[in-house]
Amino acid sequence: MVASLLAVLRTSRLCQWGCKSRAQLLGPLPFGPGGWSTWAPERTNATLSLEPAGRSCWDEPLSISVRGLAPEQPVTLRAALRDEKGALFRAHARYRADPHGELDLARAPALGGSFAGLEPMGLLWAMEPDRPLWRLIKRDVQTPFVVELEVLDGHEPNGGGLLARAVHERHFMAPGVRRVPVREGRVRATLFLPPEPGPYPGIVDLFGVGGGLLEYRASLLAGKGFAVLALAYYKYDDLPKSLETMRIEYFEEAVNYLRSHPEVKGPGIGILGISKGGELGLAMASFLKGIKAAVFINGSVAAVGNTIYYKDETIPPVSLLRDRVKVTKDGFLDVVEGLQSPLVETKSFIPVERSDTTFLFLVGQDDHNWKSEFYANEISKRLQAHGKEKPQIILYPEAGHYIEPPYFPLCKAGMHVLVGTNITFGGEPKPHAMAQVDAWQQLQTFFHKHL
Ligand SMILES: CCCCCCCCCCCCCCCC(=O)SCCNC(=O)CCNC(=O)[C@H](O)C(C)(C)COP(=O)(O)OP(=O)(O)OC[C@H]1O[C@@H](n2cnc3c(N)ncnc32)[C@H](O)[C@@H]1OP(=O)(O)O
Repeated sequence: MVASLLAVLRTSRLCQWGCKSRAQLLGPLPFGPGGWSTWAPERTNATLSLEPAGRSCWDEPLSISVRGLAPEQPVTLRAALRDEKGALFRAHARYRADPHGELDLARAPALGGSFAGLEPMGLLWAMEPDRPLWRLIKRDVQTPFVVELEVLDGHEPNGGGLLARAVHERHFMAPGVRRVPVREGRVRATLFLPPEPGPYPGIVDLFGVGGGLLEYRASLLAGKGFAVLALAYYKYDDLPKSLETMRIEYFEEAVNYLRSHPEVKGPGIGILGISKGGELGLAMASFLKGIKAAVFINGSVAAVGNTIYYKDETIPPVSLLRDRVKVTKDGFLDVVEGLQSPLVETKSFIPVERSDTTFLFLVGQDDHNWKSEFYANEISKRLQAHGKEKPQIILYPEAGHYIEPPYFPLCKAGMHVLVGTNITFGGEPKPHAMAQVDAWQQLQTFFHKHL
């Protein structure tokens, strides 16, 4: 491990900030008392410590501190990581050491930079990509994101001398979590199981438009005591290339697979879905048996973009209202008014009243993809009108569409495959980051309670 890390450290790619070369700037790589991840150049006594040291899971908070600075010394901290497509994500913030020459990000407010104020994890959630409109996505959950942190003298983000540096691995599989690729009947998925033999509460995890098989949320959740099936449903392997034929029978097969798995606690399972995954998850909870609890993050109550089929029933998509699409001051499309209401086109309303599932809706109130808050309220009304349990709705002010696990930077705008151009997804970085931390905790508490 140390040898391979040394090899990585010696490559010029490691200096994500465009330093000339590691050797020129810093000489040979010493190893500080904190282990391989912490060291400082000889000309200062500053050390940068991270707790846990060396590695942690992506959703864990980190404690970041610097020692050995001059009293009240102004410094800049910066963090960088590269995604698997080579995009560079970076953040920086200005700080001042305390009278003892120490700096603890849990106690010291940032004085400006990518964020301001007391934000112990700001160096991660405030990262911005070097490619416009690029979203931080983890594709291979078996490897970590490698985060570099640096302490620079003074308040110039690129000017001050390097005082200390650390490299930290942020993992997506807690030690011992098991990853099982699934090809059962038509089901294409990956099952993540906690370290010890189960049974565990089971959850089907669904992402949205874009397709493929994203595993990072499922793998993180398996570290919290759940058996989680990351389920692909289009644009993956031999699955349909487009969303046109979304048949709930496919999802039923996945539910049956999970329910009959020996390490899954019965009788009912959970569904977690974001965006289009929330819409399809709602249809699953409405048509299928055995779904005890569901959490939808900014989902829809209507079929959108494609017809949903189950046996001899069809739910047609709501109409697109092209003339209601606006353009933001940054030149992105704002499509939030661009869908007809399912209260007008009632055939598009997913029949939630048939469901006996217990629901939690997590809603970003600044979602510009579609009207998540309105949809959650309409589902609540419909359920109650039919004597069903009132769902829990948690509203997050100034949070946008993509509420991810904690510390993923906000993706405010980007290409929307259904719309065919760049749209705004909404959200402000700090409240969105706070929402992600809370939502992650809330959904775990909910699933542990109901499954
Ligand atoms: C005028 C009309 C009016 C309409 C009027 C109203 C309409 C109103 C509609 C509302 C409709 C809401 C409908 C549901 C709303 C959701 O569902 S929102 C979406 C939620 N999204 C998710 O949950 C993630 C889903 N999955 C994904 O996005 C894909 O799996 C991934 C992650 C991009 C990977 O897919 P992949 O096939 O491995 O990707 P890859 O081949 O590498 O790249 C595919 C494309 O994605 C891009 N891409 C890849 N990685 C990234 C990245 N990290 N960052 C950015 N782009 C990336 C690539 O550049 C590539 O683009 P092209 O070169 O094709 O242009």
